[in-house]
Amino acid sequence: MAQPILGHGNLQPASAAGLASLELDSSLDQYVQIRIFKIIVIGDSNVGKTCLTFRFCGGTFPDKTEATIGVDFREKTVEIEGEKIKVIQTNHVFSYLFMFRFLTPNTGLCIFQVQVWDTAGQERFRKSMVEHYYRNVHAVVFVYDVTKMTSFTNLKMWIQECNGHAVPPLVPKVLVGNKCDLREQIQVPSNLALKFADAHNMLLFETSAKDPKESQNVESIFMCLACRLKAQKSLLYRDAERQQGKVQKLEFPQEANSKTSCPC
Ligand SMILES: Nc1nc2c(ncn2[C@@H]2O[C@H](COP(=O)(O)OP(=O)(O)OP(=O)(O)O)[C@@H](O)[C@H]2O)c(=O)[nH]1
Repeated sequence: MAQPILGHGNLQPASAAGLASLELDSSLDQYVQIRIFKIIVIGDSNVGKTCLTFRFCGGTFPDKTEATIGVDFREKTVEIEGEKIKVIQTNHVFSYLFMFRFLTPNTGLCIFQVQVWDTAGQERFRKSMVEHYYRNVHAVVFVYDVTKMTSFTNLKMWIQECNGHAVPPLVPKVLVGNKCDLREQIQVPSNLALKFADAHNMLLFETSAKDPKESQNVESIFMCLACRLKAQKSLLYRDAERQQGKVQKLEFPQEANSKTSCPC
């Protein structure tokens, strides 16, 4: 029932300067390189940001959620075009410390991490954290509740805030209308949301974190972003090769039968 992709997204890569990378200064260096991509999930309180990220990383709908505060950390590995991508969901300020758990020496694998930052929508939690959330962001997921028009009209404010924190315009952004399972209560028509998404150069996903039948669509949101970020990474590696005049050890050949292909 819910439509996974309705709009035409921003397909341009973000600037190289916007990408954070960590290169290990040790014997692991020849085997492992970690590139961290930070995705933030923003929108009004109660629209379902936590549930969406929980559905994606945990594969289920949480029985009980409380207003987001404190540490929230989940992980999942996905495979795109033959490359393993470690997806980490956390809202914790020290999340960078956790990534050292994922080093896999002697594998020759590049671990490509996408962090999903689930911001606390409630004003009193946000104020102190807001600068931190927007810093070094590589992709943004804007969420509204399809049963609550104010959460949709407030998107303008969220976009303004995002722009106000100097998130580069070329950073990929997607729009997610959540709670599509509440069919009788829908207040935000798809065509209105699509118009808005197009006007802001975003893809639109309408989905439900609650309905298990929609889990594929929830997955598509994050896989789509992971794909785009991965494409940026490939571009960067190719640029680096040209500059250095040598083949990068971390360039991966495309596998003929990838387990997961790009959903975009
Ligand atoms: N029916 C329905 N309810 C949902 C869905 N997603 C979330 N909810 C409910 O909406 C409420 C808020 O969900 P959260 O995920 O905590 O919302 P949030 O946006 O993270 O809220 P804050 O942490 O306050 O910013 C909870 O009661 C969820 O059970 C959905 O897809 N369908």
